[in-house]
Amino acid sequence: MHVFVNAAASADGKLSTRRREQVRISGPEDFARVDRLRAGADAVLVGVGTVLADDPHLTVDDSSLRAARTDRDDPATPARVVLDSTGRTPTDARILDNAATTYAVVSSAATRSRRQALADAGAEVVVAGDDRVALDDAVSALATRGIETLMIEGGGEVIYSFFAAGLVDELSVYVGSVIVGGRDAPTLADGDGFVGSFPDLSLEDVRAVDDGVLLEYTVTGRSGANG
Ligand SMILES: NC(=O)C1=CN([C@@H]2O[C@H](COP(=O)(O)OP(=O)(O)OC[C@H]3O[C@@H](n4cnc5c(N)ncnc54)[C@H](O)[C@@H]3O)[C@@H](O)[C@H]2O)C=CC1
Ligand SMILES: Nc1nc(O)c(N)c(N[C@@H]2O[C@H](COP(=O)(O)O)[C@@H](O)[C@H]2O)n1
Repeated sequence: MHVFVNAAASADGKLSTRRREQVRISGPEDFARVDRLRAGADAVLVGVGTVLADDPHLTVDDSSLRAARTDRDDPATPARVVLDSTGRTPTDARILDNAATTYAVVSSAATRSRRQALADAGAEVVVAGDDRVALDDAVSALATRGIETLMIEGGGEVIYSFFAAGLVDELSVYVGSVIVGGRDAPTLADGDGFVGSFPDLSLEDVRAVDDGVLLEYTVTGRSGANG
């Protein structure tokens, strides 16, 4: 499976505020680019932290992009995936509407009643892992459902986990011209953080977009802190 991460960060590396309230970092050109990225994916994935904070829809908005997908016999908008170990996704979340298939990937820690509630709300529930969603198992389960290209939109905990599992092939970061600050505000990669060995990136492109900068990387492997 090809896995790529896209996110928008402030100039100080934050994805949102310390209150975890969504910040509009991207401008119109970048949001159009994100729409094109979504249109090129079989599924768009977020963590339940993003669902609880932003209630995203995660669909392709541009009608010509949707038409191009249906012309090649793909659904108009990619599948949506939420990593949700205990099944906290609200049953009225926008990702559970009928605009696209939605996979709620839970762990064995999710109660039977939460799994049923998500299924009743329209999700296909997938179980991967014991206490927390196990990413290798989740990715395998998605692959068996025909997902070959997976876009990760966030947030910081989930992006870190995908890097930690060595599952990311490409990263694009839009760096907006704003400072958000806050030691507890989410960053591009939160989690426990890397020590001693870090994912290595190869910078493939840099360009101005809106009033910010788009950085595009491929992931080349892992290396030690001092080379
Ligand atoms: N600027 C941007 O491009 C974006 C910003 N955001 C922001 O990020 C914030 C949400 O990010 P986070 O709080 O970090 O939450 P998150 O969206 O990364 O979700 C984390 C949660 O996912 C669940 N999870 C299940 N399995 C997991 C695994 N294997 N690894 C990691 N998490 C797993 C856990 O419940 C965990 O608490 C919001 O404030 C949102 O606005 C989110 C997406 C994009
Ligand atoms: N690319 C990007 N730029 C920003 O400035 C953002 N705040 C985000 N946030 C992400 O976009 C999701 C919203 O998706 P919908 O428009 O509802 O489909 C939100 O949940 C974050 O994942 N992204």
